Amino acid sequence: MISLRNVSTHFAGKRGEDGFTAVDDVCLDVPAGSIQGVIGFSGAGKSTLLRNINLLERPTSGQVVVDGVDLTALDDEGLRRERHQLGMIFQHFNLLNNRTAQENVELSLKFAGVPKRERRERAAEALEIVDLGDRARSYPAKLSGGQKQRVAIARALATKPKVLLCDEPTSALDPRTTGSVLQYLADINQQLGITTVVVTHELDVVKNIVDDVAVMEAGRIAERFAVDDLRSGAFQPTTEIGRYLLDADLHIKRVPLAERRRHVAANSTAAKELAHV
Ligand SMILES: Nc1ncnc2c1ncn2[C@@H]1O[C@H](COP(=O)(O)OP(=O)(O)OP(=O)(O)O)[C@@H](O)[C@H]1O
Repeated sequence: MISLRNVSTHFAGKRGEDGFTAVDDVCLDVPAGSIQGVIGFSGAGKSTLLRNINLLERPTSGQVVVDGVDLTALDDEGLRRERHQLGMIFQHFNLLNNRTAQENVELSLKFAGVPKRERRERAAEALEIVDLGDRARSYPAKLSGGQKQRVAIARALATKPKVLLCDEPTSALDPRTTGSVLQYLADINQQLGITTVVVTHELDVVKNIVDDVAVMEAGRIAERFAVDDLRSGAFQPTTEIGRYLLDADLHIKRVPLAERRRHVAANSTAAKELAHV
């Protein structure tokens, strides 16, 4: 579904200073319907890599192919259209404070070119998915952190994306709220089959919802493994953060990807209605 081919991102230095290579020749394939985690210490290049996927940060070189479309080869108009297939949520929610929850979601539909008459209903549907139908008229200041992130998830889902990109989605939330937001992300992945990439430095996020992990170090992917292989002992991490993950208590049960795909296929009518997949 997502294929990064030799992606590099170099930031030029200011007047005489050396530049910086934040992402260095990364190849990564993310299977359809899976949840890919990207972990690593601060400054490893995780956020830049995530922003490379929707070209919010255009790579200096390499290709980004999503669902068979090479985004790096598109012109501005083509990219604008394809971007609606890629929803994104951020650590600090990025909601407009002078708009209600409903209006925040409707705005993304407007940018996606959805006709005005459809926007209200689709925004309401998206808010229902995250159980915030009753807070549609609330302004962000009246919502908790978890509710704000759920509005942001609704905003990302409203355009019926194939991919959901999550940049530290729970870092600004307390542990209980983190659990609830992760549950929504896991449910949405399971119900709608949306391919998800989560950048995080929280091992709880990895333990709870991720299928595969890519560990980044200095702009490169230092190692990759399936969380199940880590659990079963079939994979022994060599990176510091990978070993740290191993020591953490992995006890949460996950429905295997193949079973989730069968579930999505069996519920394809509902899934099509919600995600147009
Ligand atoms: N626009 C930019 N211009 C110059 N350097 C940048 C830019 N964006 C990121 N960097 C640098 O690239 C490196 C990787 O940044 P990035 O935000 O991708 O790392 P990260 O792994 O997500 O870190 P964190 O966990 O702290 O968010 C950092 O050293 C950062 O300072």
